[in-house]
This record gives sequence, C-alpha cells and structure tokens, in this order.
Amino acid sequence: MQTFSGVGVAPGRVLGPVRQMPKPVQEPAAPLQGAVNIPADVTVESQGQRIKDAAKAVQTELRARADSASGEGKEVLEATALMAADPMLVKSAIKLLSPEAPGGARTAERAIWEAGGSVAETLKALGGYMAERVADVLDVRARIVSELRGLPAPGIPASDVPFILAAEDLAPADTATLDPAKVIALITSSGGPQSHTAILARALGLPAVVAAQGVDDIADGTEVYVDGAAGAITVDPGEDLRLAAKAWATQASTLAAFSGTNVMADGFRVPLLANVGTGADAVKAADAGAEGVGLLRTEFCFLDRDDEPTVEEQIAAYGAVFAAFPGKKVVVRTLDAGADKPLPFLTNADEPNPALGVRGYRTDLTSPGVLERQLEAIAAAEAANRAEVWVMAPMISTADEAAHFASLCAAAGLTTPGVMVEVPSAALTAATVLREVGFASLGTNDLTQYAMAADRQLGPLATLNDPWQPAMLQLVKLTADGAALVSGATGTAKPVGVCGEAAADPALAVVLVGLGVATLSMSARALAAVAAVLATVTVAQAQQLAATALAAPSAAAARAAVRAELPILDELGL
Ligand SMILES: C=C(OP(=O)(O)O)C(=O)O
Ligand SMILES: [Mg+2]
Repeated sequence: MQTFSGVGVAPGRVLGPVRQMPKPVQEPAAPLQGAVNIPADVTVESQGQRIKDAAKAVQTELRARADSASGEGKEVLEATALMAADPMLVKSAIKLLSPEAPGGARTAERAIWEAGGSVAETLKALGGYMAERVADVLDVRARIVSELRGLPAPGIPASDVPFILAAEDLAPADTATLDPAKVIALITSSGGPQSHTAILARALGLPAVVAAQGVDDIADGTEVYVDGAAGAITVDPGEDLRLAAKAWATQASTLAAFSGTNVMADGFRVPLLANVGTGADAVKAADAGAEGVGLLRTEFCFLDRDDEPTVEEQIAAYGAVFAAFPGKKVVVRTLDAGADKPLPFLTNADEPNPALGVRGYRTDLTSPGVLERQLEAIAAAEAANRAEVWVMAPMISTADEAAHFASLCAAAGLTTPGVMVEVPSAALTAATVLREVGFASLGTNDLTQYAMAADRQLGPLATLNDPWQPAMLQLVKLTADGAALVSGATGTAKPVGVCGEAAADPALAVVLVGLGVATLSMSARALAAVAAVLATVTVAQAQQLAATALAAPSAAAARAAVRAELPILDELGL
C-alpha cells in the first residue's frame, strides 16, 4: 500500500478513482521568420481541415458537457461552446497557414494559437461585456490546440463516474466548472492550507489534502483513499479503509444541519457567521442557518473586471447580499485587491513582492477615490435594505490607518467601522488600533503568512503556514486582550471575531473562543460541524484548551493535545 502525506485542509474520508487535471497547454513554437518549417507533404488544405475538425470536436464536447451541467458551470460551458463555433476564429487561423501570411506559414497549432490571441486582443480593446469574453476565447484556443495534439482537454476532466481530482494546484477560474456531484475530493501536490484549493474545498464541503508531493503523478483510474483530516492518501486501500470511507459517508449524512443559533455547553453564545463572495453565496449561507455574514469579500464580485465597477453596479452586488440577511449582521470588507486577488484597475501586476505590496486598504494610496466610491455604494445598499451593516478594511497595519478609514466611513454615513487584523503589527497594537474603530476581525489566513513569513500559496511551506502555530495563537490572544482594554459605547470590550479559515476547523474554533474571540465566520459548509463541537464544551473548558494549545511547542503538538481532549471529533469523523 503506497501512501502520500500532505496537509489535510478539509475533513472527510472517501474512496474513488483518481483523475489528473491536465497540465496547462504549452504555447506552440512560432515559425522562423520567413521560413516554412512545415513538411512538404502537409498542405495548407489538409492543415485547414485539421483546424476545422478540431474546432468542431471541441464545440461538440463542450455542448455535451453543457447539457449535463447546471447553474453557473452550464453558462460558462455554453459560452465557451459558442466561441469554438465562431467561424471568424477558424477563418483567421486558416489564413495564417499560407506561406504568404506575414511572417510565413504556421503549423495548424501555431495558427489557431495566434488567431485566438488576436481575437482576445480585439475583445479586450472593445471593453465592457466583450472584454469579459477574453477568458472564453483563450480557453477555446487551448482546447483546440490540445485536440490537434491529441492531448486531454485542459480544465477539470469530464467523467461519468465520481472521482478524486488530483492536480498541482487549482486556480480560482477552475471553480466555475467543478461539479461537486462528480468531484468527491481534492488532492494537490502544491498549495497551502490557505490556498484557493483549500478555500474551494471547504466552501464545497469536499475532503481535501494539499502539499502532498507526488500525487500529481498517480495514474488516472488508480483507486485511492483520502483522509482529509489526517492529510493522508492511500493507494489501493485495504478492507479497513474501505469500511472507514463507508462509515464516514453514513456519518456525514447524519451530522445534523446547523440550527441557526450556536450555543456552547454552558449556554454561552458564540454567533456563527458565513464568509461569502456574492449574493448567490449569501442565499446559500442563509439557507444553511448562518447567523449573519462575517466576511463579504467584495473583490469576489469583481474579479473578472478590468475597470472599476460603477457605484450602481456595486449597490446591486452588495444589496443582493444584504437582502439575504434582513435584520442580521453583514460585515462588508472593502476591496482586498492585490497579491492572490489581482484587480487590474487597482493593482500593479509587476510588483516584485505582491504580498508585501500595495494591496487591500493600501490601494487607497495609489488609487484615491475608489474606496470612497465603494463606501458610498455600501451606504446606499444599506439604506435600501434591512441588514445591520458593518464595514471593515483589509490589511490595516497602524492606528493611523484605522483612524483614516473610520473617518471615511463616517463621511459616507456608515456607523460601524472596523479593521481586519491580518498584519502582525495590528495584532501587537490591538488596543491602540481598536480605539479608532468599533470592532476587529482576525484574518488568520494572512496573519499566519505574515507571522511566519511563509507565502500562503506555497505547498513546501504548508507546515509553517498553519494557524495552529503557537506564534499565531499568541497573536490572536494579544488581539483579544488588547480589545478587552478598550470599551465601546455600551461599556463592553470591542468585539473581535475570526473570519479566516481557522474558524472552520472545529477543534481550532474551540481554542479561538477560549482565547476570547466573540464570533466565528466560515464557509457555510463548516457551520454544522463547528456548532456540533462547540456544543460539547463550556467556555471554561475552551479557555483550558486554549492554554494547552498556547503552551505547546509546535503546531502539530498544539493540534494533537487539543484534539485528544475533544472525543466528539472522532465520533463525528472530523
Ligand atoms: C479572511 C482573510 O482574508 P482573505 O483570505 O480573503 O485574504 C484572511 O486573510 O484570513
Ligand atoms: Mg486576508
């Protein structure tokens, strides 16, 4: 039995065949200037026919996939199928096959590559809706090149049977076509606990292991067992692991849904909120019982945009989220562009150190006005809905920045400004920072990467990039202790929540509460498991477990010591 070990980022035990994510398509070689590097027996006509046949095959395949897909995935596939059928694309590729074409004759692969590139440039220049189709054209061109080469199509493989998707890492764009009915687990050789693969897995409730070296070499069809909590992948599993997968399936269907009110064993309330990116996410979160939204990632509404969304577009996007939570708290985070979430209208893609660069709140330095217009839109959307809107800025590092953000919120008529604590300086000076605003929310994904100086996207650094690191837990404690020194209007400490992925780990959630965190925000899928575990401990026990974790010499020791005291985790297979 061969095993691979990595970092478990979403719990669950499943068994199934592996399907590898095809490698990205390599650019076909350009012809030498003026030279015809094509064998004499290959005619322009035969190459033209190859292009036509390949385009047709791609279109047929995409149509078939669109027919069996639903929702956003179906729309993406339909739009891409239309592009593949576009006669302009095929015609301009065929022109490039001729020896008379500027620069000489191309191979069929090179011709479709260049033709697709030109169409993409034209669409980009047209802007607006047309520019949004650029990704579809580039996808079609990659698919036609793969077809011509006889290689599997790029993107998530199509399959009639459920499978375990193996990849080096997944990009945000892969999420639209990932069908959770078909993909039953994710395993990657790269990526950290805060990578897009990890965030996606938790949002979809799929067991996942990242940073498991070698899994991208497992042959297609090989049966493996994945344990998303233990971070282990076993090839050709024995009978005991088959039974474990069966037991998990039974358990997963019996874990009661979240009731909508989280109460600890002694009656203490810790509201459980949801992390969302769009109105559609918010509707799902409300259905899952979320007590509000603890993080609206506003940049997720505009990731495919080259230009700044208008105030009206923003009002519509935020209003759709507020409408799903009438009378409930919704914490809106202002645009967190930069690093892993580039927005061309705000960030410079050529920065040498993007994670340490102009990102989050800092873009107000280089693109003044965008933040004010966003706050204006949030205030207008608040006025048109009944949600209780709080607003926070990402990447705040100093009390001065917090004060400036609060003054912008006040000018927009927004009454509850706050900050994300995701830069260690903000945690270390929490009391002075919190004097300027009404609340703080710990972004443990970034706080971990900055505390440990370990890029959250990098697989080899996954063990450093672990929110159980005792240094991280100290920063959480410092923030909660700092907040306790500063009281708000009601005379009580200013509230500190957690909206990083740490909140979705049921054992770590207990520790966070023990450290003084008042609310936890997570992907809606995690609500039921976190609530089930919190219901078994009192605040005093959580504080004891927090002390145990803080005293541990390593992340692994902290996790093991706390898990040993929470038998419910094993009972629920978490
Ligand atoms: C919640 C966070 O923000 P994001 O993951 O969007 O950077 C975080 O950093 O923990
Ligand atoms: Mg962050």
